[in-house]
Amino acid sequence: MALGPRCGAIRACRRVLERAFSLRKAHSIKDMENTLQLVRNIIPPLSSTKHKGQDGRIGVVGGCQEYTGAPYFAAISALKVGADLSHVFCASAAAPVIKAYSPELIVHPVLDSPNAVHEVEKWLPRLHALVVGPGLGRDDALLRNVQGILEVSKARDIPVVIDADGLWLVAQQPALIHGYRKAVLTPNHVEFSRLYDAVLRGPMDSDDSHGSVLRLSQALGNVTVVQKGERDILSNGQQVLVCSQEGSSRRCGGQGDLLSGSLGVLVHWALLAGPQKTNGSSPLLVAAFGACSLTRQCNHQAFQKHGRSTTTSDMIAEVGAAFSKLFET
Ligand SMILES: NC(=O)C1=CN([C@@H]2O[C@H](COP(=O)(O)OP(=O)(O)OC[C@H]3O[C@@H](n4cnc5c(N)ncnc54)[C@H](O)[C@@H]3O)[C@@H](O)[C@H]2O)[C@@H](O)CC1
Ligand SMILES: Nc1ncnc2c1ncn2[C@@H]1O[C@H](COP(=O)(O)OP(=O)(O)OP(=O)(O)O)[C@@H](O)[C@H]1O
Ligand SMILES: [Mg+2]
Repeated sequence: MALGPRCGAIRACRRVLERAFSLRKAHSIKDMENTLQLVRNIIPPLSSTKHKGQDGRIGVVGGCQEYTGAPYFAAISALKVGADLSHVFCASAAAPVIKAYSPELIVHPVLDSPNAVHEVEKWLPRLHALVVGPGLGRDDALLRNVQGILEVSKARDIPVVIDADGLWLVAQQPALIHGYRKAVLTPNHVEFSRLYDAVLRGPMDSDDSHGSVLRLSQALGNVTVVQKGERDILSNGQQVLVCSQEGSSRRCGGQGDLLSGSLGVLVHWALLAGPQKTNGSSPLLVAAFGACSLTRQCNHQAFQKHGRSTTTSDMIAEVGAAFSKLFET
Protein backbone atom coordinates (compact mmCIF):
# COMPACT_ATOMS: atom_id res chain seq x y z
CA MET A 1 0.00 0.00 0.00
CA ALA A 2 2.69 2.43 1.07
CA LEU A 3 4.57 1.74 -2.17
CA GLY A 4 1.77 3.18 -4.35
CA PRO A 5 2.49 6.93 -4.09
CA ARG A 6 6.22 6.30 -4.08
CA CYS A 7 5.95 4.26 -7.30
CA GLY A 8 3.90 7.08 -8.81
CA ALA A 9 6.58 9.60 -7.85
CA ILE A 10 9.31 7.39 -9.30
CA ARG A 11 7.35 6.98 -12.54
CA ALA A 12 6.79 10.74 -12.78
CA CYS A 13 10.45 11.37 -12.10
CA ARG A 14 11.39 8.86 -14.80
CA ARG A 15 9.04 10.56 -17.29
CA VAL A 16 10.69 13.94 -16.58
CA LEU A 17 14.17 12.44 -17.04
CA GLU A 18 13.17 10.62 -20.24
CA ARG A 19 11.66 13.80 -21.61
CA ALA A 20 14.78 15.80 -20.70
CA PHE A 21 16.95 13.12 -22.31
CA SER A 22 14.90 12.97 -25.50
CA LEU A 23 14.82 16.80 -25.69
CA ARG A 24 18.61 16.89 -25.30
CA LYS A 25 18.95 14.20 -27.96
CA ALA A 26 16.58 16.08 -30.30
CA HIS A 27 18.54 19.27 -29.64
CA SER A 28 21.86 17.61 -30.41
CA ILE A 29 20.45 16.03 -33.60
CA LYS A 30 19.25 19.52 -34.63
CA ASP A 31 22.69 21.01 -33.83
CA MET A 32 24.37 18.26 -35.87
CA GLU A 33 22.03 18.87 -38.82
CA ASN A 34 22.70 22.63 -38.68
CA THR A 35 26.46 22.07 -38.70
CA LEU A 36 26.21 19.53 -41.54
CA GLN A 37 24.44 22.24 -43.54
CA LEU A 38 27.46 24.51 -42.99
CA VAL A 39 29.72 21.72 -44.27
CA ARG A 40 27.55 21.47 -47.40
CA ASN A 41 28.02 25.22 -47.93
CA ILE A 42 31.82 24.93 -48.16
CA ILE A 43 31.93 22.15 -50.76
CA PRO A 44 33.02 23.57 -54.11
CA PRO A 45 30.71 22.79 -57.02
CA LEU A 46 31.97 20.41 -59.68
CA SER A 47 32.34 22.37 -62.88
CA SER A 48 33.60 21.79 -66.40
CA THR A 49 35.51 25.09 -66.31
CA LYS A 50 37.90 24.11 -63.53
CA HIS A 51 41.45 22.95 -64.10
CA LYS A 52 43.27 20.08 -62.40
CA GLY A 53 44.41 21.11 -58.97
CA GLN A 54 41.77 23.74 -58.28
CA ASP A 55 39.77 21.54 -55.90
CA GLY A 56 42.82 20.72 -53.79
CA ARG A 57 46.47 19.77 -53.82
CA ILE A 58 47.22 18.10 -50.53
CA GLY A 59 50.53 16.91 -49.02
CA VAL A 60 50.87 14.18 -46.40
CA VAL A 61 54.08 14.24 -44.37
CA GLY A 62 54.61 10.75 -42.94
CA GLY A 63 55.59 7.20 -43.75
CA CYS A 64 58.68 5.40 -42.51
CA GLN A 65 60.08 1.90 -42.57
CA GLU A 66 57.50 0.58 -40.08
CA TYR A 67 54.41 2.45 -41.19
CA THR A 68 53.38 2.67 -44.82
CA GLY A 69 49.63 2.10 -44.44
CA ALA A 70 48.89 5.28 -42.47
CA PRO A 71 50.22 7.83 -45.01
CA TYR A 72 48.59 5.85 -47.83
CA PHE A 73 45.20 5.89 -46.05
CA ALA A 74 45.46 9.63 -45.40
CA ALA A 75 46.57 10.53 -48.94
CA ILE A 76 44.08 8.31 -50.78
CA SER A 77 41.26 9.59 -48.55
CA ALA A 78 42.10 13.15 -49.58
CA LEU A 79 41.70 12.14 -53.24
CA LYS A 80 38.49 10.19 -52.62
CA VAL A 81 36.95 13.17 -50.84
CA GLY A 82 37.65 15.34 -53.87
CA ALA A 83 41.20 16.70 -53.93
CA ASP A 84 42.74 16.65 -57.40
CA LEU A 85 46.31 15.82 -56.39
CA SER A 86 47.71 14.09 -53.33
CA HIS A 87 51.41 14.00 -52.46
CA VAL A 88 53.21 11.92 -49.83
CA PHE A 89 56.54 13.11 -48.39
CA CYS A 90 58.01 10.07 -46.67
CA ALA A 91 61.25 8.35 -45.65
CA SER A 92 63.05 6.67 -48.53
CA ALA A 93 62.36 3.13 -47.29
CA ALA A 94 58.60 3.73 -47.35
CA ALA A 95 58.36 5.28 -50.81
CA PRO A 96 58.41 2.20 -53.10
CA VAL A 97 55.85 0.49 -50.89
CA ILE A 98 53.45 3.45 -50.93
CA LYS A 99 53.90 3.89 -54.69
CA ALA A 100 53.09 0.22 -55.16
CA TYR A 101 49.83 0.56 -53.19
CA SER A 102 48.57 3.26 -55.50
CA PRO A 103 49.32 4.80 -58.88
CA GLU A 104 47.17 7.79 -57.87
CA LEU A 105 49.61 9.16 -55.31
CA ILE A 106 52.70 11.27 -55.96
CA VAL A 107 55.39 9.99 -53.61
CA HIS A 108 58.56 11.87 -52.64
CA PRO A 109 61.23 9.83 -50.78
CA VAL A 110 62.74 12.86 -49.03
CA LEU A 111 61.98 12.90 -45.30
CA ASP A 112 65.25 11.27 -44.23
CA SER A 113 67.42 13.22 -46.64
CA PRO A 114 69.78 15.93 -45.33
CA ASN A 115 67.83 18.48 -47.46
CA ALA A 116 64.40 17.29 -46.35
CA VAL A 117 63.11 20.73 -45.36
CA HIS A 118 64.17 22.31 -48.64
CA GLU A 119 62.85 19.33 -50.66
CA VAL A 120 59.39 19.78 -49.13
CA GLU A 121 59.50 23.57 -49.08
CA LYS A 122 59.94 23.76 -52.83
CA TRP A 123 56.56 22.04 -53.23
CA LEU A 124 54.74 24.25 -50.73
CA PRO A 125 53.75 26.99 -53.20
CA ARG A 126 51.85 24.28 -55.08
CA LEU A 127 50.07 22.81 -52.05
CA HIS A 128 46.86 23.96 -50.36
CA ALA A 129 47.22 22.02 -47.08
CA LEU A 130 49.55 19.61 -45.28
CA VAL A 131 48.61 16.61 -43.14
CA VAL A 132 51.54 15.98 -40.81
CA GLY A 133 52.14 12.78 -38.86
CA PRO A 134 50.40 9.65 -40.17
CA GLY A 135 52.96 6.83 -39.99
CA LEU A 136 55.81 9.25 -39.31
CA GLY A 137 57.33 7.25 -36.46
CA ARG A 138 59.44 8.83 -33.73
CA ASP A 139 62.94 8.78 -35.10
CA ASP A 140 64.73 11.94 -33.87
CA ALA A 141 66.24 12.84 -37.24
CA LEU A 142 62.86 12.57 -39.00
CA LEU A 143 61.15 14.59 -36.28
CA ARG A 144 63.79 17.35 -36.57
CA ASN A 145 63.07 17.55 -40.30
CA VAL A 146 59.35 17.69 -39.66
CA GLN A 147 59.92 20.50 -37.18
CA GLY A 148 61.62 22.45 -39.98
CA ILE A 149 58.79 21.61 -42.40
CA LEU A 150 56.23 22.92 -39.91
CA GLU A 151 58.20 26.13 -39.48
CA VAL A 152 58.41 26.84 -43.22
CA SER A 153 54.74 25.90 -43.70
CA LYS A 154 53.70 28.38 -41.02
CA ALA A 155 55.85 31.07 -42.61
CA ARG A 156 53.93 30.47 -45.86
CA ASP A 157 50.56 30.40 -44.09
CA ILE A 158 49.79 26.84 -45.25
CA PRO A 159 47.00 25.14 -43.26
CA VAL A 160 48.25 22.07 -41.36
CA VAL A 161 46.40 19.10 -39.92
CA ILE A 162 48.54 17.43 -37.25
CA ASP A 163 47.90 13.81 -36.35
CA ALA A 164 49.59 10.71 -34.89
CA ASP A 165 53.38 11.15 -34.44
CA GLY A 166 53.06 14.79 -35.50
CA LEU A 167 51.20 15.17 -32.19
CA TRP A 168 54.08 13.44 -30.42
CA LEU A 169 56.34 16.20 -31.77
CA VAL A 170 53.90 18.92 -30.72
CA ALA A 171 53.72 17.44 -27.19
CA GLN A 172 57.55 17.82 -27.00
CA GLN A 173 57.42 21.35 -28.44
CA PRO A 174 54.00 23.02 -28.15
CA ALA A 175 55.57 26.35 -29.22
CA LEU A 176 55.83 24.89 -32.73
CA ILE A 177 52.12 25.45 -33.37
CA HIS A 178 51.14 27.78 -30.51
CA GLY A 179 48.79 30.47 -31.81
CA TYR A 180 48.87 29.21 -35.41
CA ARG A 181 45.24 29.70 -36.41
CA LYS A 182 45.55 27.47 -39.47
CA ALA A 183 46.43 24.37 -37.45
CA VAL A 184 44.04 21.55 -36.56
CA LEU A 185 45.13 18.80 -34.15
CA THR A 186 43.35 15.43 -34.29
CA PRO A 187 44.38 13.43 -31.19
CA ASN A 188 42.93 10.06 -30.21
CA HIS A 189 42.33 9.37 -26.52
CA VAL A 190 45.96 8.62 -25.65
CA GLU A 191 47.39 11.42 -27.81
CA PHE A 192 44.98 13.88 -26.20
CA SER A 193 46.05 12.95 -22.63
CA ARG A 194 49.72 13.21 -23.63
CA LEU A 195 49.20 16.67 -25.13
CA TYR A 196 47.07 17.85 -22.22
CA ASP A 197 49.71 16.73 -19.69
CA ALA A 198 52.47 18.41 -21.66
CA VAL A 199 50.68 21.71 -22.26
CA LEU A 200 48.59 22.17 -19.10
CA ARG A 201 51.03 20.37 -16.81
CA GLY A 202 48.46 18.19 -15.11
CA PRO A 203 46.06 15.37 -15.87
CA MET A 204 42.83 16.19 -17.67
CA ASP A 205 39.48 15.92 -15.92
CA SER A 206 37.98 12.82 -17.52
CA ASP A 207 34.48 13.86 -16.30
CA ASP A 208 34.67 17.11 -18.25
CA SER A 209 35.77 16.34 -21.77
CA HIS A 210 34.20 19.51 -23.23
CA GLY A 211 36.11 21.65 -20.73
CA SER A 212 39.34 19.71 -21.34
CA VAL A 213 39.20 20.18 -25.13
CA LEU A 214 38.29 23.86 -24.72
CA ARG A 215 41.17 24.42 -22.25
CA LEU A 216 43.72 22.62 -24.41
CA SER A 217 42.74 24.68 -27.44
CA GLN A 218 42.98 27.91 -25.42
CA ALA A 219 46.34 26.92 -23.90
CA LEU A 220 47.66 26.32 -27.43
CA GLY A 221 46.59 29.81 -28.50
CA ASN A 222 43.23 28.79 -29.99
CA VAL A 223 44.39 26.16 -32.45
CA THR A 224 41.52 23.85 -33.37
CA VAL A 225 41.51 20.56 -31.44
CA VAL A 226 39.50 17.46 -32.39
CA GLN A 227 39.39 14.86 -29.62
CA LYS A 228 38.39 11.57 -31.31
CA GLY A 229 36.40 8.97 -29.42
CA GLU A 230 32.93 7.59 -28.82
CA ARG A 231 31.82 11.14 -29.55
CA ASP A 232 34.23 13.51 -31.25
CA ILE A 233 34.65 16.80 -29.36
CA LEU A 234 35.91 19.80 -31.32
CA SER A 235 36.93 23.23 -30.12
CA ASN A 236 38.74 26.37 -31.23
CA GLY A 237 38.91 27.71 -27.68
CA GLN A 238 35.67 29.64 -28.13
CA GLN A 239 33.10 27.20 -29.43
CA VAL A 240 32.70 23.49 -28.69
CA LEU A 241 31.02 21.14 -31.18
CA VAL A 242 30.15 17.49 -30.68
CA CYS A 243 29.94 14.96 -33.50
CA SER A 244 28.04 11.80 -32.66
CA GLN A 245 27.25 10.65 -36.19
CA GLU A 246 26.47 6.93 -35.98
CA GLY A 247 29.55 4.75 -36.64
CA SER A 248 29.96 1.21 -35.35
CA SER A 249 31.76 -0.71 -32.64
CA ARG A 250 34.57 -1.74 -35.00
CA ARG A 251 37.85 0.01 -34.11
CA CYS A 252 40.35 -1.19 -36.72
CA GLY A 253 43.61 0.79 -37.08
CA GLY A 254 43.75 3.44 -39.79
CA GLN A 255 40.37 5.14 -39.25
CA GLY A 256 42.13 8.19 -37.83
CA ASP A 257 44.24 8.41 -40.98
CA LEU A 258 41.07 8.50 -43.09
CA LEU A 259 39.90 11.36 -40.88
CA SER A 260 43.10 13.41 -41.10
CA GLY A 261 43.43 12.97 -44.88
CA SER A 262 39.80 14.02 -45.46
CA LEU A 263 40.29 16.95 -43.15
CA GLY A 264 43.23 18.20 -45.23
CA VAL A 265 40.86 18.76 -48.17
CA LEU A 266 37.96 20.10 -46.12
CA VAL A 267 40.23 22.64 -44.38
CA HIS A 268 41.28 23.97 -47.78
CA TRP A 269 37.67 24.16 -48.98
CA ALA A 270 36.51 25.82 -45.76
CA LEU A 271 39.20 28.51 -45.82
CA LEU A 272 38.47 29.18 -49.48
CA ALA A 273 34.74 29.49 -48.77
CA GLY A 274 35.32 31.81 -45.78
CA PRO A 275 33.14 32.65 -42.77
CA GLN A 276 30.21 33.96 -44.81
CA LYS A 277 29.58 30.38 -46.01
CA THR A 278 29.96 29.02 -42.47
CA ASN A 279 27.54 31.53 -41.03
CA GLY A 280 30.18 33.12 -38.80
CA SER A 281 31.38 29.78 -37.36
CA SER A 282 35.07 29.02 -37.61
CA PRO A 283 35.78 27.48 -41.05
CA LEU A 284 38.27 25.08 -39.46
CA LEU A 285 35.69 23.83 -36.96
CA VAL A 286 33.17 23.29 -39.74
CA ALA A 287 35.80 21.40 -41.78
CA ALA A 288 36.67 19.24 -38.78
CA PHE A 289 33.03 18.46 -38.13
CA GLY A 290 32.69 17.40 -41.77
CA ALA A 291 35.70 15.06 -41.58
CA CYS A 292 34.48 13.46 -38.32
CA SER A 293 30.96 12.91 -39.70
CA LEU A 294 32.33 11.45 -42.92
CA THR A 295 34.73 9.05 -41.16
CA ARG A 296 32.00 7.80 -38.84
CA GLN A 297 29.52 7.40 -41.72
CA CYS A 298 32.15 5.38 -43.68
CA ASN A 299 32.62 3.21 -40.62
CA HIS A 300 28.86 2.70 -40.32
CA GLN A 301 28.40 1.76 -43.99
CA ALA A 302 31.45 -0.53 -44.09
CA PHE A 303 30.33 -2.28 -40.91
CA GLN A 304 26.89 -2.97 -42.39
CA LYS A 305 28.58 -4.85 -45.24
CA HIS A 306 31.55 -6.48 -43.51
CA GLY A 307 30.76 -6.64 -39.79
CA ARG A 308 33.68 -7.64 -37.62
CA SER A 309 35.98 -8.10 -40.62
CA THR A 310 35.70 -4.37 -41.53
CA THR A 311 39.08 -2.77 -42.23
CA THR A 312 40.06 0.77 -43.14
CA SER A 313 40.27 -0.19 -46.83
CA ASP A 314 36.58 -1.15 -46.63
CA MET A 315 35.85 2.27 -45.11
CA ILE A 316 37.77 4.06 -47.86
CA ALA A 317 35.64 2.22 -50.43
CA GLU A 318 32.61 3.90 -48.81
CA VAL A 319 33.90 7.48 -49.01
CA GLY A 320 31.98 8.33 -52.20
CA ALA A 321 28.63 6.99 -51.01
CA ALA A 322 29.06 8.38 -47.49
CA PHE A 323 29.96 11.81 -48.87
CA SER A 324 26.85 11.84 -51.09
CA LYS A 325 24.61 10.73 -48.24
CA LEU A 326 25.83 13.38 -45.82
CA PHE A 327 26.65 16.32 -48.02
CA GLU A 328 24.88 16.00 -51.37
CA THR A 329 21.30 15.53 -50.14
N1 LIG B 1 48.62 0.65 -41.12
C1 LIG B 1 49.40 1.59 -40.59
O1 LIG B 1 50.50 1.89 -41.08
C2 LIG B 1 48.92 2.30 -39.38
C3 LIG B 1 49.86 3.07 -38.69
N2 LIG B 1 49.50 3.82 -37.65
C4 LIG B 1 50.57 4.65 -37.11
O2 LIG B 1 51.07 4.08 -35.92
C5 LIG B 1 51.79 5.09 -35.21
C6 LIG B 1 51.40 5.05 -33.74
O3 LIG B 1 50.01 5.40 -33.60
P1 LIG B 1 49.12 4.97 -32.33
O4 LIG B 1 47.74 5.45 -32.56
O5 LIG B 1 49.31 3.51 -32.08
O6 LIG B 1 49.71 5.88 -31.19
P2 LIG B 1 50.53 5.54 -29.86
O7 LIG B 1 51.80 4.89 -30.25
O8 LIG B 1 50.57 6.78 -29.08
O9 LIG B 1 49.70 4.44 -29.10
C7 LIG B 1 48.48 4.65 -28.62
C8 LIG B 1 48.10 3.34 -27.96
O10 LIG B 1 46.93 3.61 -27.23
C9 LIG B 1 45.94 2.66 -27.53
N3 LIG B 1 44.66 3.38 -27.58
C10 LIG B 1 44.10 4.00 -28.64
N4 LIG B 1 42.91 4.56 -28.30
C11 LIG B 1 42.74 4.26 -26.99
C12 LIG B 1 41.71 4.54 -26.05
N5 LIG B 1 40.61 5.22 -26.41
N6 LIG B 1 41.87 4.11 -24.79
C13 LIG B 1 42.98 3.40 -24.43
N7 LIG B 1 43.97 3.09 -25.26
C14 LIG B 1 43.85 3.51 -26.53
C15 LIG B 1 46.27 2.05 -28.88
O11 LIG B 1 45.91 0.69 -28.92
C16 LIG B 1 47.78 2.24 -28.95
O12 LIG B 1 48.44 1.08 -28.52
C17 LIG B 1 51.44 6.42 -35.90
O13 LIG B 1 52.46 6.78 -36.78
C18 LIG B 1 50.21 6.06 -36.68
O14 LIG B 1 49.99 6.92 -37.78
C19 LIG B 1 48.12 4.00 -37.23
O15 LIG B 1 47.65 5.13 -37.91
C20 LIG B 1 47.29 2.76 -37.56
C21 LIG B 1 47.50 2.25 -38.96
N1 LIG C 1 34.21 4.44 -29.34
C1 LIG C 1 33.97 4.95 -30.55
N2 LIG C 1 32.72 4.89 -31.10
C2 LIG C 1 32.48 5.40 -32.32
N3 LIG C 1 33.41 5.98 -33.09
C3 LIG C 1 34.66 6.08 -32.61
C4 LIG C 1 35.00 5.57 -31.31
N4 LIG C 1 36.32 5.80 -31.11
C5 LIG C 1 36.78 6.42 -32.21
N5 LIG C 1 35.79 6.58 -33.11
C6 LIG C 1 35.88 7.19 -34.44
O1 LIG C 1 36.92 6.57 -35.18
C7 LIG C 1 37.65 7.53 -35.92
C8 LIG C 1 39.12 7.38 -35.60
O2 LIG C 1 39.33 7.58 -34.22
P1 LIG C 1 40.42 6.75 -33.44
O3 LIG C 1 40.32 7.12 -32.01
O4 LIG C 1 40.31 5.30 -33.83
O5 LIG C 1 41.72 7.37 -34.11
P2 LIG C 1 43.21 6.82 -34.13
O6 LIG C 1 43.50 6.02 -32.91
O7 LIG C 1 44.06 7.99 -34.41
O8 LIG C 1 43.17 5.86 -35.41
P3 LIG C 1 44.42 5.26 -36.22
O9 LIG C 1 44.38 3.82 -35.99
O10 LIG C 1 44.17 5.64 -37.64
O11 LIG C 1 45.66 5.91 -35.70
C9 LIG C 1 37.09 8.90 -35.55
O12 LIG C 1 36.22 9.31 -36.59
C10 LIG C 1 36.27 8.64 -34.30
O13 LIG C 1 35.09 9.42 -34.33
MG1 LIG D 1 46.02 7.86 -35.26
